Amino acid sequence: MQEENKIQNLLFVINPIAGDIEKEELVEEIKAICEAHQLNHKLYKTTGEQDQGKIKALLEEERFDAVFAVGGDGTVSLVGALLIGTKTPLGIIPLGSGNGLSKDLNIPQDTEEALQLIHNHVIRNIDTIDLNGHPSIHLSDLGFNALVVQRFCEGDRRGPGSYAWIALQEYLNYEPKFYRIETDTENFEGDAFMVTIANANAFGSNAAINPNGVLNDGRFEICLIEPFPKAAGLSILYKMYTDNIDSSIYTRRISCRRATIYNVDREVMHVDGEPAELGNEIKVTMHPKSLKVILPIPEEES
Ligand SMILES: Nc1ncnc2c1ncn2[C@@H]1O[C@H](COP(=O)(O)OP(=O)(O)OP(=O)(O)O)[C@@H](O)[C@H]1O
Repeated sequence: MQEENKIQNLLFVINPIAGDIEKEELVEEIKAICEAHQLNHKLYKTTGEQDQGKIKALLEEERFDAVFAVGGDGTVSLVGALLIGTKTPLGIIPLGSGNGLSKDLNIPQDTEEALQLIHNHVIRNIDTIDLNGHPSIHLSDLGFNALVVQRFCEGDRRGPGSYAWIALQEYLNYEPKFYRIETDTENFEGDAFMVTIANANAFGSNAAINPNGVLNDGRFEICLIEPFPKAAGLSILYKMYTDNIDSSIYTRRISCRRATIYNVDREVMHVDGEPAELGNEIKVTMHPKSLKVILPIPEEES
């Protein structure tokens, strides 16, 4: 590990249900790695009930040099929200259904490789976004995908198969909703199938809604999918999966530093994969380089 990034006292926040993956063995591996590298560590297992308050209390009780989120995007966002604006970096061991932010950060998806980040890493600053006081690190949206996320969270099955099945069922009857969007660069008014507020690039499914987004450029993108004939759905999806969404005539992107989204039809939304109710006027602001993250050492530096 590079000396300036030395971390000694770690907290691991482990979501036991994320991705429907058994984590007992992993807990043993974390303990073994920490022992081998003489790192102090604490484990906190989430319960799904008041986790944020309990983790906040742990962070106030003791100084941790880094906090690792072990789970999916929901767990990452839970931990990340508490670390924004602090000196404590966020580490990610991706073990959810989608793991979107970890993919955008080039964090290894292989658990053994990701575990090496505990003792071998660099620390970098990334931007975060604020939506009416709710922090967002990755992608938030209103419209079709938010509806699918809501149904997924209401259901008792996790994993990508379950998400895809719900999406297929909802797609057939989904009607675009009306939005008014004002930003510091351009405005939009009209119907949209979905409106994504993107700090990063791709959903956990690898569908790249914002392929050129940069996580530390001080800007975010509002990505719109405008109404399209049902038959065009597959082609839009294909373009998303091939990093080619801009070639679709049904998409539009606004790059900006602040925005207000008027959610006229009060459509559902999610913030970083967790359903959220933010009212019908959503103020979006950018917090440049406000979160420290633990990343693999780039090849040229290793
Ligand atoms: N012990 C628990 N029992 C039940 N639910 C839990 C528990 N701990 C956390 N949760 C719930 O898990 C959800 C977050 O899961 P997470 O996003 O980490 O994994 P995932 O949904 O499988 O993956 P991804 O978000 O990457 O698709 C939150 O809704 C949280 O309330």
